[in-house]
Amino acid sequence: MPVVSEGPAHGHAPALEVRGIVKTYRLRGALFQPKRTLTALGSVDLAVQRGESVGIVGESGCGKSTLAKIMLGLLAPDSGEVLMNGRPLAAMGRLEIGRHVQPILQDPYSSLNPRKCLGDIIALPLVLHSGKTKTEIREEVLAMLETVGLSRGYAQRYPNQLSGGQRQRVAIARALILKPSLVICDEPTSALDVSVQAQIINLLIDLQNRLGLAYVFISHNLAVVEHLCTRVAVMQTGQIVEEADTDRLFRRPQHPYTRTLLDAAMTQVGRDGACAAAPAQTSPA
Ligand SMILES: Nc1ncnc2c1ncn2[C@@H]1O[C@H](COP(=O)(O)OP(=O)(O)OP(=O)(O)O)[C@@H](O)[C@H]1O
Repeated sequence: MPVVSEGPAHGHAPALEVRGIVKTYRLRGALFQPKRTLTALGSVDLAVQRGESVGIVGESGCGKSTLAKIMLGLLAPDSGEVLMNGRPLAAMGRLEIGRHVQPILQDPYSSLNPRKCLGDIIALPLVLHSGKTKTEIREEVLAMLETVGLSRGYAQRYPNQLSGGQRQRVAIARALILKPSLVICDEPTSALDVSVQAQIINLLIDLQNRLGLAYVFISHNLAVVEHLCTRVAVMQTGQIVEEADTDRLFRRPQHPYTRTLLDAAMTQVGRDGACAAAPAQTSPA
């Protein structure tokens, strides 16, 4: 079945565009077997407009994280190109990429240095790259803590003194300190309790409204994607098989695989009760 696609109207250059991305992995064969290649992405096209949030959904192994790594410049595609605000990512250095795009990942704990206090963790990109004075950096970090819903006193705490939700707030602060226009969220709430998930999702929405961020939001939780994203791309075995505005995709899915995914999610919600569904109003974790 051909790709079912309803992209948005284009104005100026998108925050992110991937064109014809192909990525294969070489798999080691057993001793007497030849090496094999696995096609993780087979010609993926996707555009994310400024300030937009695009969900990427699909079953485990369909290529979502591979695509995220390519969008972040952490993995080179075999072919195709990634453009950030119209400029090829391949022509940018690490710092320039970091000013455009930052990740927020599933497990904030493993990415927070346990020996450093939170202020230093959040400040690191500024210390390395900004050329700002210590006083300016300190003030920016303290303001960023407040932006993500933590008081200034948290600057002196350490990662092991925080709850999971607080750690994810620190990871968000660190991602935003260089003021990127795009954030790639790869399962940012799936390691958190349901009530804390809701708080982090609401924080992401609030930050998007305040800072005009664009999000690529990868999640297995379709209810969260429906709540947060304006557009959704559905991936199956390394291909985007359907892409549409969230409302249309959830109400009138066109591709059989999208229908299967939505049916499976409905069955899951039926089994678990409504708790896996969209975030409610809550106070900070
Ligand atoms: N470094 C690697 N070497 C070999 N194969 C890999 C590597 N990374 C991923 N793969 C394979 O590529 C395919 C896509 O993996 P990827 O992690 O991108 O999928 P995913 O949709 O993010 O899955 P999940 O939702 O479980 O994280 C899978 O078949 C996976 O086993």
